[in-house]
Amino acid sequence: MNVLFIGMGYVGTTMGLVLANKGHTVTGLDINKEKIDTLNKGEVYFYEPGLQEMLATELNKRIFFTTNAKEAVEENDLIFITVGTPSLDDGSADLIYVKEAAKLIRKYRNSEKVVIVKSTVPIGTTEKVHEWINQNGDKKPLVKTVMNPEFLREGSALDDALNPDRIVIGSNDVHAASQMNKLYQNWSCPFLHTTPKAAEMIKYASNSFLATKISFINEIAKLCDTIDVNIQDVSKGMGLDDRIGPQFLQAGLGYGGSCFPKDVRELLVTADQNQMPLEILKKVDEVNKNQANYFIGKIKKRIPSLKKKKVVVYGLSFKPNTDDIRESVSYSILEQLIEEKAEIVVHDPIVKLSSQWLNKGVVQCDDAYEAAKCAEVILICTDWNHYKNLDWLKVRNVVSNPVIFDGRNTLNGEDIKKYQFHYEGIGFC
Ligand SMILES: NC(=O)c1ccc[n+]([C@@H]2O[C@H](COP(=O)([O-])OP(=O)(O)OC[C@H]3O[C@@H](n4cnc5c(N)ncnc54)[C@H](O)[C@@H]3O)[C@@H](O)[C@H]2O)c1
Ligand SMILES: O=c1ccn([C@@H]2O[C@H](COP(=O)(O)OP(=O)(O)O[C@H]3O[C@H](CO)[C@@H](O)[C@H](O)[C@H]3O)[C@@H](O)[C@H]2O)c(=O)[nH]1
Repeated sequence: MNVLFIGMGYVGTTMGLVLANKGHTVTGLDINKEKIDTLNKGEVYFYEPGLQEMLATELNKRIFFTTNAKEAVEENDLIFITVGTPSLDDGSADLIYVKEAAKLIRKYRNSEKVVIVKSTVPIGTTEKVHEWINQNGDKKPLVKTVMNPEFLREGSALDDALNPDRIVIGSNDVHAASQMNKLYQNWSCPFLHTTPKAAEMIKYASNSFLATKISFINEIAKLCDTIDVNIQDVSKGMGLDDRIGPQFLQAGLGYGGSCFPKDVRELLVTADQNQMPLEILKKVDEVNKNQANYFIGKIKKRIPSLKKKKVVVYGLSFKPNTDDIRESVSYSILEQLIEEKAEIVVHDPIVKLSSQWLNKGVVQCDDAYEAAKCAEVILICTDWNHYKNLDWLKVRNVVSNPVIFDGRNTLNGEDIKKYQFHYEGIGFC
């Protein structure tokens, strides 16, 4: 089938490549010419394992990138909208990019098309997209709309897209739904057919539930800290219950990224607008926001003043195996360390600090051992395997003060203590 993706970000690029890999002919459209030029050179402009290799096999065979909206819309019958839906100041999702994408389709549509909203959008938006495109009385063919939420995670996007737990198709139109079945015929996971509104809600409720698991375990971890119980044993013991499951019970600095924080906020706004406030979810958000403060508080219990102390921060991305720093907790920690007047050195296997942070006196080192030289405290903020695999004896030999605060419970505390480090995670010492 001929498929267009409007928005070549993390989702558009990944899903575009995956559909091309499954034999469809895919066009990737973006307003950002630099991104399109880079993709056309065969380079994925963000870091996501496996995508670069897949692009090398599909480029100019089954996937094409362009900034020409007219041609792209005219030549494709299935059109995915994969633009961003970031938070506005009041927490609601900004639909400006979705509206712009709808405008392009309205302007250039020349045949009956199926428009698939894959961006995470507030409940009721897909119906609005239908109206925005079809409303103008220009006698052009009507489009059908479908809501098809995306559940991939950054860092494992390709694997998630190829092997999803489920495919949700929200449509009130039989023809559109059957086109979606055809598009995804090579996938063997469960398919759920439902209404567009339910599909939108499934996405928000899923992310909010996972965020709830994280804030819940973080609260239990804080209690464990005070009563000397190891949270990792607790998570393991809980996760062995099939009804609970082991995933998303890793205590730490809380959730960041481009999805959980903004999607929790949007659902809270929708709930308030409908006079049905979600009390648990409010607390989930609040607990998450406080997690960085809790971590700094733990450090300050041991080192009351960080002024002029060399603090090494390991990890900038919001999670491992991605270069995405949107709402990364590492940056909240950096802000607090700057306020404390610490001398900050950071390391990340992939992410480069922007000049904004360098101008504030934060130093970046490309080598984790070099960064650790003369450190008075090391903070692990992202659980990259790189840090698990460091030679910690070598690190021990270069630091001034052997103290590690592990904000992601990345290391094995018992092993680390053998090297005479003072080591604290979140929810165990
Ligand atoms: N990132 C994820 O892991 C993930 C997973 C599931 C769902 N989602 C959801 O998918 C959506 C996209 O997320 P993302 O992280 O890929 O976003 P992103 O910010 O990485 O990419 C969005 C792209 O859309 C482009 N764009 C904006 N307006 C455009 C227009 N009018 N025409 C063409 N291109 C346009 C931008 O230039 C950008 O390249 C969001 O709603 C997000 O919540 C994201
Ligand atoms: O046990 C855990 C699991 C995750 N996290 C943190 O939670 C955040 C989000 O992690 P993850 O969910 O793995 O990454 P995302 O790429 O943000 O993926 C989420 O958001 C996407 C966008 O909506 C959805 O598609 C995915 O299903 C959903 O998992 C990160 O900061 C993690 O460090 C924890 O603190 N503890």
